[in-house]
Amino acid sequence: MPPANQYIDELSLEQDDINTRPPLFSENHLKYLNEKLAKLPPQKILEWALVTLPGLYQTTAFGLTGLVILDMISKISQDFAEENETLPQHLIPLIFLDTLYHFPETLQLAKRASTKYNVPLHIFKPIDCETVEDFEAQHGQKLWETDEDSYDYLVKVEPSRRAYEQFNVLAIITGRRRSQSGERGNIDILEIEKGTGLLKLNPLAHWDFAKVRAYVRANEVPYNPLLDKGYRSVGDWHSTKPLNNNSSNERDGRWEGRNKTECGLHKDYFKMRAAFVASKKKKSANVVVPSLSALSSLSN
Ligand SMILES: Nc1ncnc2c1ncn2[C@@H]1O[C@H](COP(=O)(O)OS(=O)(=O)O)[C@@H](OP(=O)(O)O)[C@H]1O
Repeated sequence: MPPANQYIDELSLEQDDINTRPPLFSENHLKYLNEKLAKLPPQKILEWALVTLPGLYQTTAFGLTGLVILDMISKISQDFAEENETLPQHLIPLIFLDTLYHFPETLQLAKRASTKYNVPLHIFKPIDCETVEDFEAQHGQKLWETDEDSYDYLVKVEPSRRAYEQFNVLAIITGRRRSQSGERGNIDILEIEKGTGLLKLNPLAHWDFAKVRAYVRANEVPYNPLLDKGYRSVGDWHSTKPLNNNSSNERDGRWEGRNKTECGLHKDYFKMRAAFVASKKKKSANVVVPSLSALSSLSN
């Protein structure tokens, strides 16, 4: 693996690093599928996905919705094992993007949940970074404040694409729901990502927070202890707050006071990459290269 900056330069500035594929379903076929899927409970949607979609992974930040999905898949996997009198094996592996800025509670939950459900957990960090110190040495401090687009690209977008390439992921399950509103207000159960052809399955798209929480309680699903402290949607510690009394939406605690509702993972990949590339070019243009005469005066 080349050094991080070289890797990012090569991937992002020079090459088209993403395998783009023609969409697996035509627009009309997708519409038909979504109409059919909308009539099914999430467990049946997941069973359909398991028999239909190749290269299927669950991407999760261990939010409440993702945990419900994890529990449902675990129960499907157990039923399958019982029918075949074999040892249960969780059928869909997890991908978790460790931004390096998660709350410790989230990292502990990732361990706790993947152990409880005995599910393979693939963790991806920003390229060539094991720790926050590595990341800040390469990209500076508080990048989320100084260059939000580059931050989103480096901690979420690039690692996700690296994961999809490594495992030949063709379809992902996400925990997005319509009731989270904003850009999610109208999401379908099955989506095809523009340009890349990646399939995104949102099995709980039609559930609201109360329904998700009721499932968690009824099925004793492990969850983030921050929820009991007033948090609802949990992302990076630097841009997540508990809800206050005026909150009308469960995601109000994310990026408080800023005109931002998404971390970039579910935005147009090519636009995200273009923004990152533009910012990188701008930064390198701003680097003052000492003139030859200045250098020679230094050596005198
Ligand atoms: N870090 C990380 N790793 C893997 N997958 C992730 C990550 N962040 C977001 N997601 C996926 O996006 C779903 C919605 O997450 P959020 O509501 O937290 O929003 S955001 O994506 O951070 O903007 C989220 O749903 P959950 O499974 O409920 O966490 C995931 O499917």
